[in-house]
Amino acid sequence: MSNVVFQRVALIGLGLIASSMFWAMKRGGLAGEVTGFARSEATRATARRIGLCDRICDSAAEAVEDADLVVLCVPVGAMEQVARDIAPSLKPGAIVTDVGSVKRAVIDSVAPHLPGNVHFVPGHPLAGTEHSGPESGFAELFDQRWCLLVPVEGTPDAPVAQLRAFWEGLGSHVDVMDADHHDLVLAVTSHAPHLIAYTMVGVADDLRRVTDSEVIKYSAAGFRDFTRIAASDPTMWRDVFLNNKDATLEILGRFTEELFALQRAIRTGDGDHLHAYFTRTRAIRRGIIQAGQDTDAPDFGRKKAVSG
Ligand SMILES: NC(=O)C1=CN([C@@H]2O[C@H](COP(=O)(O)OP(=O)(O)OC[C@H]3O[C@@H](n4cnc5c(N)ncnc54)[C@H](O)[C@@H]3O)[C@@H](O)[C@H]2O)C=CC1
Ligand SMILES: O=C(O)C(=O)Cc1ccc(O)cc1
Repeated sequence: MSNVVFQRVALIGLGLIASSMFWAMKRGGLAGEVTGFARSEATRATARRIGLCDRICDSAAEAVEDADLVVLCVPVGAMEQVARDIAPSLKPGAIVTDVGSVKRAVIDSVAPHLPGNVHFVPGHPLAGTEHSGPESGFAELFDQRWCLLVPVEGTPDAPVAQLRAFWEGLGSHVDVMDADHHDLVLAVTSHAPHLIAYTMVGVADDLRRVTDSEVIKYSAAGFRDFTRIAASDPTMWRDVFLNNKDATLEILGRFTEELFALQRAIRTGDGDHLHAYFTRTRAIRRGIIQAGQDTDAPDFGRKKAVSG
């Protein structure tokens, strides 16, 4: 029995996410033919060398011709230009989606350029690494991870269901969410944490002259995680913050208030405040693991297999 969900898929932007999608599509037999385009000649050459995509095209317009599914896999700030470039070449009835980390700004910048006879179903796989580029992808990236679909108003059910089946074929769990809610949730769970990691690594770097290499030499797991996250692609993360400004600022405002309260507790020796706070946060972590929502937890896969 064939697993093909889309006959022709076009990937625009050939980095971590697009390359992982390609290898996962191959693994699952989800697409007939996959075309690809990246802006730089060097990236296209690398893609051809490593066998990424069945055909690498020299323009985005050529890559999307006749495609049933078009996936925009570029930084959030580049989505609008790509939408302009591909709009005249889209096949009527095609589904256009994206994988951007922010949803409202992508919808507002992409949707106006697309013709009325295609379906725009924005998406966001909650899976990634600190690596980027066409050689960083791997087929298992999306396994047991969530992918959020954020259909625009008036989208019929069928294209959303087809895209859901596609992401499930790539290994993900799928949920549908409203764009503004998505952006707030991601500001809490991903965007603000990334900014905090960037800041902490920056602070450690400022201290370097005082401590020489001690920061690196003695870095414990917490700080090592910060350095991993802070090694993420600067263009991608610049675009995330510029395009999820309101939600990120809202969360950072709350974060700063709580940080000041903890700072005050340390200064005044208020151990009760610190203990109560850390007890509350420990319960949150334990709740995540008990609910089986920590996809790094070893028992998550088993639970899924049991529940089908
Ligand atoms: N890296 C991660 O962990 C995750 C990233 N995302 C989102 O996925 C998207 C892609 O991210 P990655 O694959 O990590 O990035 P990446 O940096 O690995 O790849 C991006 C690709 O887009 C190309 N590109 C940039 N501007 C372009 C343009 N104007 N036209 C055509 N190609 C262009 C780059 O040359 C590169 O090939 C971003 O929107 C990001 O927010 C979503 C989930 C996780
Ligand atoms: O590498 C990590 O820790 C990540 O958090 C990956 C990631 C980055 C951006 C996203 O929009 C989704 C996932």
